[in-house]
Amino acid sequence: MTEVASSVVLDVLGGRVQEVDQPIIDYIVNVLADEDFDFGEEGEGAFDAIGELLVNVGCVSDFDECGLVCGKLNEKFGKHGLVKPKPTVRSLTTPLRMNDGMDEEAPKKKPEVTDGPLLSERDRTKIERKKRKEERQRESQYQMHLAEMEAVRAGMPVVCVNHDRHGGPAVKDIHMDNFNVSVGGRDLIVDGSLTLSFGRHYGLVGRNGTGKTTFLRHMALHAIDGIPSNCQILHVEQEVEGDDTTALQCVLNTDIERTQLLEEEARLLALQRELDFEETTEKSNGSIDKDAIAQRLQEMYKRLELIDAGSAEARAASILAGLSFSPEMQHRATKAFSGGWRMRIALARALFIEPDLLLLDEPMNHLDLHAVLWLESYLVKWPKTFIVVSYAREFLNTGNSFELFFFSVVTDILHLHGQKLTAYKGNYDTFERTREEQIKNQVKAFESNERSRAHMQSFIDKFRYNAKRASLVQSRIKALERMGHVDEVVNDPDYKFEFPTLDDRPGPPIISFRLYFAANLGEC
Ligand SMILES: Nc1ncnc2c1ncn2[C@@H]1O[C@H](COP(=O)(O)OP(=O)(O)OP(=O)(O)O)[C@@H](O)[C@H]1O
Repeated sequence: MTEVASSVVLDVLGGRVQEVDQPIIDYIVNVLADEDFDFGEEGEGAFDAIGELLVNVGCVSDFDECGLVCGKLNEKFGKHGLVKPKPTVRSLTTPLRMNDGMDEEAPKKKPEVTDGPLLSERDRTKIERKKRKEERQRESQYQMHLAEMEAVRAGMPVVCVNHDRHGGPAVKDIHMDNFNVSVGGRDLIVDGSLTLSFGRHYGLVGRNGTGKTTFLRHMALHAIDGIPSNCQILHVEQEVEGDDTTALQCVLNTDIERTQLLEEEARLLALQRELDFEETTEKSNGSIDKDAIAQRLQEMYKRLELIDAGSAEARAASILAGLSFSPEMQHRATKAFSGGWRMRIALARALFIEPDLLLLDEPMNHLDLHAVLWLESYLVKWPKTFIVVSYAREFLNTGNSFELFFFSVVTDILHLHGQKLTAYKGNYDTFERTREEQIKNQVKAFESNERSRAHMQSFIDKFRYNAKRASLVQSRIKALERMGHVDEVVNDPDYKFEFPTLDDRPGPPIISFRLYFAANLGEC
């Protein structure tokens, strides 16, 4: 029946219907096709019900034309047997009092307590105290959450250089389905689904406090279903501990196999020297097999060659140099560095390890301009998957040097918004354009829905107590229920602007690279 009604409506309204939003057309069809709808003798029922709407949305040029169109709709609906025969009108035996049952006073809404000038000083102090208590509770729940996470982390295997992955990655794509992330009872991601494709570089964006860091932590702890247990995930979050180890050695120590082989080699060589000395002094200890030592050394040299141990030091030094460590600094003990520099060492270790999935949380916060540019060019060529949280749009758009002109640091954007995680292909500019388009469409749909709802509601309000229009009002109420709501667009700016202190950052202060980015964008 609705299909026939729809074709009649489209036929009668003609070409102008193309300009009208679909929900409005659906509404018109539903009203007219409703089994209780009363067209009246010559279509005046239709005129009352949808006349104003037809004029407002431009289906007809004025109310005169509207009358004709409604007459035609009545005629055509009749021809197709869509108009129900009218029931005979019966008079009520007794008069109906419209205010029956309405004598009781409607329950009064409790006035809300607000921060307005009506509050007494005592009330305001009470509210402030309550707020502070809630904040303290939130903070302690958060600290408990962090402690739980730390305990899980302590029980996990250390992420280190894995030479068995040289034949290709053990883990390719990562599929995470129907997962939730919460902190201290607060939901940050609800029913999330995400596939991380191997080799793609993701930029994670979202307003402050939406849960980006917490999401990265959950992934690093394998606390999300779908992450393979053999997937090495490294979240660069904490600075390295300061001790006597040099910065360079601290990076090299992440290659545990190499370190152990070198230590064993040193031990065996010392033993060999000792045996040679005993031989010359005729104090030979026959129980130690010199041949076995030589054979073990041979095996070890083969393995060291295979894992490219010879180039490890140069690779580690080059990463440290990229992050602005001079040769002298590379040989300085980690305990001699400030927190910011030890954070760079943690970053250098992560880059050296090359885990299956690298998670970087605002890495630029700890870097000077030289290091930022170096990191960009390094990440462009990163062979595996990474996710980086960053508020610097330049970083999420392109590499800066000429050779990298055509490549982006990130290939995809993950947007955390309203407890949902959405993936967009392309860099930040592409994401922004797509999102703008989506928002525009959503605003349009919202406004159109609101217009239609308001129109229906005003009709219902106007004729609610009009016995003659009871069936029309009923059909309008049903249509309103069927129509549903389109979510209002919430303005959600993704940027925060930080003015960092110049504490322990070396080289040009960070403020200069912000200006550099601004100059690049022409936003000065
Ligand atoms: N120090 C804290 N005390 C209490 N709650 C916190 C604290 N830090 C974070 N939270 C809670 O965890 C939620 C998620 O924080 P998270 O750091 O993961 O968000 P984010 O998107 O990474 O924020 P930002 O961009 O500011 O780093 C916050 O909205 C807040 O409710």
